[in-house]
Amino acid sequence: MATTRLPILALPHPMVLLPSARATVPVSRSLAEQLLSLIDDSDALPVVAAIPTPSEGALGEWGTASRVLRLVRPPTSSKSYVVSLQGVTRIKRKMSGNVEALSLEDVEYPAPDKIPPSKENVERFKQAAGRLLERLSRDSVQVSRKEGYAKILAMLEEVQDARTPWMADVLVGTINAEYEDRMAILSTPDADTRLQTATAIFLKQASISEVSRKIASAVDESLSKQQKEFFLRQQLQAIQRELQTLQRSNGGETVSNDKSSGTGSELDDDEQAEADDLAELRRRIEAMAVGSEERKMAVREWRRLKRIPQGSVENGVIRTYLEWLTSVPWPNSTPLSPSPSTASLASSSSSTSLSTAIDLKDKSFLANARAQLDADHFGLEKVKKRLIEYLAVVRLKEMNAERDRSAEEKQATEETKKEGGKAETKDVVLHEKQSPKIPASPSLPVIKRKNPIRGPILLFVGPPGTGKTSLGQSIAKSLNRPFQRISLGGVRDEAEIRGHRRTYVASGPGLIVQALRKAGRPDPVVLLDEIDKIGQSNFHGDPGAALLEVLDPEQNWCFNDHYVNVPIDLSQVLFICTANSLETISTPLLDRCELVQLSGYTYDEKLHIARRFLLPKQLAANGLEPYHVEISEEAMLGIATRYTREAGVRSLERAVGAVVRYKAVEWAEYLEQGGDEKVIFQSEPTQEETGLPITSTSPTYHRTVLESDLEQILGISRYDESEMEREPRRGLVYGLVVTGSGEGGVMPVESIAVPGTGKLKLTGSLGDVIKESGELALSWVKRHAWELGMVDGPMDDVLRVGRGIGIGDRDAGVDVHLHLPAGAQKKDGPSAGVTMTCALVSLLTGACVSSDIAMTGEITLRGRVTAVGGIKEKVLGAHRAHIHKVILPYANRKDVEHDVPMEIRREMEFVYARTVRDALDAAFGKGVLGWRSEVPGGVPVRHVLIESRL
Ligand SMILES: Nc1ncnc2c1ncn2[C@@H]1O[C@H](COP(=O)(O)OP(=O)(O)OP(=O)(O)O)[C@@H](O)[C@H]1O
Repeated sequence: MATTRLPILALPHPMVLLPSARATVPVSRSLAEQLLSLIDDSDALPVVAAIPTPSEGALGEWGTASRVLRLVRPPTSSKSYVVSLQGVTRIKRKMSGNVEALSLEDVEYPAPDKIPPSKENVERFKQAAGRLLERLSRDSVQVSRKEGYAKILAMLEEVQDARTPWMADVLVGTINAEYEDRMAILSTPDADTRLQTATAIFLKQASISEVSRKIASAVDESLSKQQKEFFLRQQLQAIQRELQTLQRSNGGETVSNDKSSGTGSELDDDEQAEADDLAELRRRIEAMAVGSEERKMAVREWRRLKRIPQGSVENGVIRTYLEWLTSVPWPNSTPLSPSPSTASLASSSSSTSLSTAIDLKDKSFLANARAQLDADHFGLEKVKKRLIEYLAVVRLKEMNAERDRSAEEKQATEETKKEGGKAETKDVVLHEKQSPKIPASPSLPVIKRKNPIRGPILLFVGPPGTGKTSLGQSIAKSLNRPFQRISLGGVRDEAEIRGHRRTYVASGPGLIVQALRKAGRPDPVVLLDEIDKIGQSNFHGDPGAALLEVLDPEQNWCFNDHYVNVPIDLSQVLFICTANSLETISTPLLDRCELVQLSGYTYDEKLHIARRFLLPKQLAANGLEPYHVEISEEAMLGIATRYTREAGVRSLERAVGAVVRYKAVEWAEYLEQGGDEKVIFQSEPTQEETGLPITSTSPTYHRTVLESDLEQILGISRYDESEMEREPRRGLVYGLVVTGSGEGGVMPVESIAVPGTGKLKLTGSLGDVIKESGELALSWVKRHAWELGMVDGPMDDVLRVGRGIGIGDRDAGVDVHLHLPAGAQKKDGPSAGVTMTCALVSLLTGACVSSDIAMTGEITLRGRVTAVGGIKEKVLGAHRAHIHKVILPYANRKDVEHDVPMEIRREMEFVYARTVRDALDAAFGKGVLGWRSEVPGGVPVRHVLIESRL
């Protein structure tokens, strides 16, 4: 075995350079410099021992003596170099272990293969190699590779037997064998053994290649199956579409007729429905305005839909999106013409098409609107007057918009005529083969911001059941627009208004888009119900802020729903808001609205509403005719006064409904027992009327509900008891309040004196402001105790030396406890000042205030009574509670005269107080309290003694 010294060059793992093969090895800059000096020092191409590394940094035993052909510095990186090596012959290191790069080391050349390999081994080798090369050539995708393998195959057939060990080296280097296999070949100098090893490697590679081919073809097959199915479905749909068109042109014969004739199968229904849906979707996209944002988006999504296989999740997501996108009534879209498959959808859109919205020639619009409002609502004269103004404004704007539109259309037609019809409007293409670009034609409709055709945003404020929602419906009817109601009560998440982004699982559009879709027109009347109950800003966003965008005419012509993600023009929508109270509505939101106050009804109005609207409605709802039930005047008043206590008429409607249902049962029983339906037309005298027992055994039915029947039908009345409880007592005075729901009522203020040291205790869930009113009242009373004759000296403290308080002796001292019942309800506001003062005066003087007197008013320390809010509600509430006299601040006089109905004003006494003394005199009666008068000389004289009315 010959020995020589060669510089050692470690090959990076897993590189192996076999004799007769070439390799390009990356080297570091310092190694490259050493190689360069090596090249400089030698006359011919220098030879190095290229040694593979079984693991990082560890040199192996076997290697290849290789010529250094080239050393190159690649242009992209100045740091790394590459060296090209040509393998010459295998070598074996004499030493083991690691050495420094390019250090010289003794290596051995194994003896050359003298004996030609055995015939049998050569034959086997050639066969295995041939088969492998054939397979590789067949499976290769790249043509150059295919050709390369074919050339080696040709060489293999011609190679002499003695050269086959060399051929084994070449082939193992070519077929990208594994590291271990290449090392096995490198470390086998013996020709026969090398051929056998190579044969084994080729067989292994052939089977690996076979398996991977099978896997690849299996994957291929499943993919092509899906594609095949997709294309077949597309073809099927196209055929079905063609068939439908053909059948329609042949006289309205439809596909469903085909099925009935027996050629179709039930199992085809799904596919048919699927095809119909897609055709419908496509039709709707085509109806969208050319060049519009929504159409561009729809076309983009449609193309994506066609690429994605049916049945996949993504397909469903895109379909749902497209269905939403195309069902939004876009202002510029052409209304869909009816199609046999979607009759219902088409009919709804055609019946509500913009062109039929309002007949502009209709001169009696306002008269009709007035008639509509009167037909739906009783009373509410001021509200109706305001609504007529509102409707007139909306109507004028509509007329202007229509005029502008026809002028524009006329101009456009003239321009088109001038151009001689050169420019043609082209549709956006949905076919895959056509170009996706929309041609920029001058005659394409340009999408402009329309003039908003609406008046100010109305905000109906009032207690529940006063007709806010039904007024909104009447407005929609008057304008002949669809009506949609969005309930905002409890909406906490901004996304409920604006929708969820499409990335969100189960995302969908917000309430505004849903309402538009249901309305089917871009200009519905949308009632935003209960905006005072909308959630405040939280970590889900600020729903109120989203509403601001909806209601702001400057922003809402390009409202952005997160799901739809195309600007929607809401400027044609008429928004009307309702609320029970204004306290929780944010100022910016209030700023955008015009308030219309609804304050509740008087008993008289309620009786009219019940008779004219509620009773007929309930009769119809319960399957009875008007002649089946009659409710007497007294009975109706009894229902309104004793069974309900509310500002609106909702409970009244429920109670009337209960009476009607009761009568419905009686009527049904009467008919079952063989009663004659016609008998109730004849006014037969009843047993009570004749005073005689009824002799006939035939069943009877009384259609009139009397007051005496109410207890049997509705149970014991709910409000009698509390009336009984109201009695004049020392320290008890009735105040007027407005509840959170906007309803007015009466609230007692109770006070008692308990042993103590002159402190004031306030209870009943009171807020800071009402507590301060209590303190103000006590301070005022203490300051004026001497004038009221409660103490003997001007500087005496009434809670320490007051006379007649009724507990302890005169020097003991007391605490005063003021309580406002219904302790669970929060109360606040300054309007209880007068009531609390009266209660304290009553407590400390012993004089009582009559229980049919109620009062409201804020007081100042100087003893002035200042104006408060909610006068109409409070007065109506007092009237419902059978209060006969109300004491109000003088400054609220105008509210009574403007807002309180005449019949209430006639039934009640109103006293307007400028000062606390006025209020006290009105509450206790003139001369009841013992006011001291100033006398010349400064000596006060007490000339009226305390007296109680009891
Ligand atoms: N003036 C009226 N004339 C005839 N019916 C009325 C009148 N006011 C209210 N109603 C009837 O009372 C019922 C309740 O009215 P509606 O639902 O409009 O109340 P609302 O003010 O919207 O209450 P909420 O604040 O609770 O939403 C409806 O059936 C309505 O027709």
